[in-house]
Amino acid sequence: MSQLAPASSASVEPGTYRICKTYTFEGAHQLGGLSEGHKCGRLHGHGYTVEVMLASRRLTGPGFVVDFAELDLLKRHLDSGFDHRLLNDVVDVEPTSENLARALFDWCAAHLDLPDGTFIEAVRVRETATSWAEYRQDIH
Ligand SMILES: Nc1nc2c(c(=O)[nH]1)N=C([C@H](O)[C@H](O)COP(=O)(O)OP(=O)(O)OP(=O)(O)O)CN2
Ligand SMILES: [Zn+2]
Repeated sequence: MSQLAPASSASVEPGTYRICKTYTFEGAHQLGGLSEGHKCGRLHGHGYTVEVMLASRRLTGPGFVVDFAELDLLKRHLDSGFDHRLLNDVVDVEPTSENLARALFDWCAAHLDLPDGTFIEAVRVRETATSWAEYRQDIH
């Protein structure tokens, strides 16, 4: 028998809206703490993709979690602080995807002006077409 919720709207629990905006930048890094000869210990670059994911149980304005344009602050931050830079000089931790995701999540939490009830669900950083890391706030 199907375990799906019944289609009747009267019995459906309220859901969550989620949005995602993607930005890109080019950056270089050199990772420490790796075994001798590890390729990522050498100075190299990536075309990074940053995805910021937001969620809310209600909508504002015409039906937005938040206007995507409100997230342009993050684009400006990436363009001015990360693009075409040596990321070892940009963050005070090893510039792994995980650490970049955490640093950008914290920056978003401190700087983005979000409507009440809207929260940053996660920031995901892609270094390559086949790998990503994200920092996701645990909601209890
Ligand atoms: N957990 C993590 N592992 C690795 C990270 C990271 O940030 N988090 N970073 C690197 C290097 O930056 C490396 O440049 C990227 O790794 P990798 O996916 O191995 O790169 P490739 O494109 O060469 O991988 P393919 O094997 O060709 O898919 C390493 N690890
Ligand atoms: Zn790398």
